[in-house]
Amino acid sequence: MCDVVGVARWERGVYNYTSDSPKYGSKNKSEGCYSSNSSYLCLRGPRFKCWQGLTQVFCGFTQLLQASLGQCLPSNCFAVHHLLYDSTLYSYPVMARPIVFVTSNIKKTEEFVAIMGKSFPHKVESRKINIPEYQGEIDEICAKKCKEAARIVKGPVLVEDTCLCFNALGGLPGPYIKWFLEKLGPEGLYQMLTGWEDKSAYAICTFAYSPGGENDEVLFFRGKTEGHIVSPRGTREFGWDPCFQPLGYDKTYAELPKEEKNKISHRSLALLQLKKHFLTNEGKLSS
Ligand SMILES: O=c1[nH]c(=O)c2ncn([C@@H]3O[C@H](COP(=O)(O)OP(=O)(O)OP(=O)(O)O)[C@@H](O)[C@H]3O)c2[nH]1
Ligand SMILES: [Mg+2]
Repeated sequence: MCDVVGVARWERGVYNYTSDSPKYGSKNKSEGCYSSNSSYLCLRGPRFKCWQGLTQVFCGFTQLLQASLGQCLPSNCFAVHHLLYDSTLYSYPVMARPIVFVTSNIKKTEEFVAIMGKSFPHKVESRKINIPEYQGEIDEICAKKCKEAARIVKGPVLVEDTCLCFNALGGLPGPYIKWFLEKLGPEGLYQMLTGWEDKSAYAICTFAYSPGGENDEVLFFRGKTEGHIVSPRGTREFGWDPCFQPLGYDKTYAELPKEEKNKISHRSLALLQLKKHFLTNEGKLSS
């Protein structure tokens, strides 16, 4: 198909490309970067002399990219190359790898899908993996969870950790709510506050994102909903929903229609931040 034979090495976004083409030889050495959370690939290389040569070089290069990234390159790639051919910095639109939402909790995935709809600018896949329940402060827990997920997935990941905090108990159970819920159920959670006048509580949801590299920075997106712990009412579909009544409502999360919960919940507020971040940073090149 073309006479360019090259080697592309992809290592978490950095590549080196050398052409062995007899026609273009070592002049075609180039280097660049591909950011897994960006939709652009950036190539810095020599100026190419003619349209024909350019097409051939990029033809081979595109094949290599396709092999490295899967079938992610859009079919209009060549058109963009041609438009930018006389610059030494080339930008290619490439579709980023899907972000994998790692959770063991199907209800979280359902709410994620219902809240995000199709408005998120990246493809997200969900994968059911049980990550250990770490101890510590929320960010510490989320960072560990996210890094572990990235290690397993070897690519961009999202994880989520939810806390339910009782003001009377200095914020406990907090990140340990899973175990309290498992042992006591929503009734027991309510009974924990017997003897305390203050029944106020808040739910915190933190999404943590990593582009996938071991040393990549983990980003946090947080949502908080204030409310009260009440005697359980409503469906028993999701955890502590029956005993959490959001502020300003006379219904518990479990009594509210799903669309209503998804408008005001800790999860929807965190996802709003996440969406804002990705919409703002969409298209920016990162090294
Ligand atoms: O009534 C609820 N309404 C919610 O909106 C909600 N979000 C989370 N949870 C529960 O709170 C604990 C968090 O622990 P958690 O963040 O470690 O989750 P998890 O272990 O279930 O999943 P994951 O860690 O694999 O993602 C777990 O018991 C979850 O079932 C909720 N319960
Ligand atoms: Mg968990």
